[in-house]
Amino acid sequence: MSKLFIAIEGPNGVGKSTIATLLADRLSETSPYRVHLTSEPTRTPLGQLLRHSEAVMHGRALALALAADRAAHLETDIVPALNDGRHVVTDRYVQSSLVLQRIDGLDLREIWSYNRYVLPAISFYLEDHPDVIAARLAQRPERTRLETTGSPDTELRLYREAARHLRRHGWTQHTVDCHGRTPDKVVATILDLLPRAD
Ligand SMILES: Nc1ncnc2c1ncn2[C@@H]1O[C@H](COP(=O)(O)OP(=O)(O)OP(=O)(O)O)[C@@H](O)[C@H]1O
Ligand SMILES: Cc1cn([C@H]2C[C@H](O)[C@@H](COP(=O)(O)O)O2)c(=O)[nH]c1=O
Repeated sequence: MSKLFIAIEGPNGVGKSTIATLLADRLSETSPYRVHLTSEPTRTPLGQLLRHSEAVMHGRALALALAADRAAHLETDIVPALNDGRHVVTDRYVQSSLVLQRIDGLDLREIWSYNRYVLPAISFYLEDHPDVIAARLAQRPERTRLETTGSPDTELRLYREAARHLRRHGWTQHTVDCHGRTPDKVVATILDLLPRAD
């Protein structure tokens, strides 16, 4: 049986990196299989270039470059890890594009057209109160262009629309309310929702 492919998604600052890292740790402790933790944009030269270009690359060009990074991510990293018998946890995946590239001016249909061949993941959408997320972002010394273009309210709304879109395409989707819950509690909820891998 193939191993689990899990995407952690949600607005900027909601806690994706914290939860993805902790989930990978807990999953390695509780499952007989190894876990591969990864993220998008990737740590490859293309992904790093995108992280550094986000301020100057916009709209369609950025969406296509992110989709290319994702296609290579699947081909050279995610699928080989799954075939090697590892679970994969990714911090951001297709949903990030279905939300952030909309904020950057594209419509859902165009973004999906660049991403529709990807391998579906079991997706967990982290949600918190917009004021909690905004307070965290306000503490950051620097904000990215897309963080300042959007807002927690807008991202939460667009993530719900992305979930509806992917549900229509047969993806398994879970929304996880993080409000007032420690990272340990959030991860325990996610572990309870995961199917058993034999
Ligand atoms: N459940 C939680 N309760 C309280 N604080 C949390 C929780 N989850 C994460 N945090 C804190 O929120 C801040 C943002 O977390 P993190 O960097 O993981 O968010 P992110 O969604 O990955 O952000 P970005 O989208 O910018 O990459 C960190 O200071 C982290 O410690
Ligand atoms: C996968 C993905 C990422 N982005 C943007 C959003 C952020 O500016 C960075 C990632 O930052 P993080 O704090 O390390 O999560 O990349 C995007 O616009 N669209 C995407 O699909």
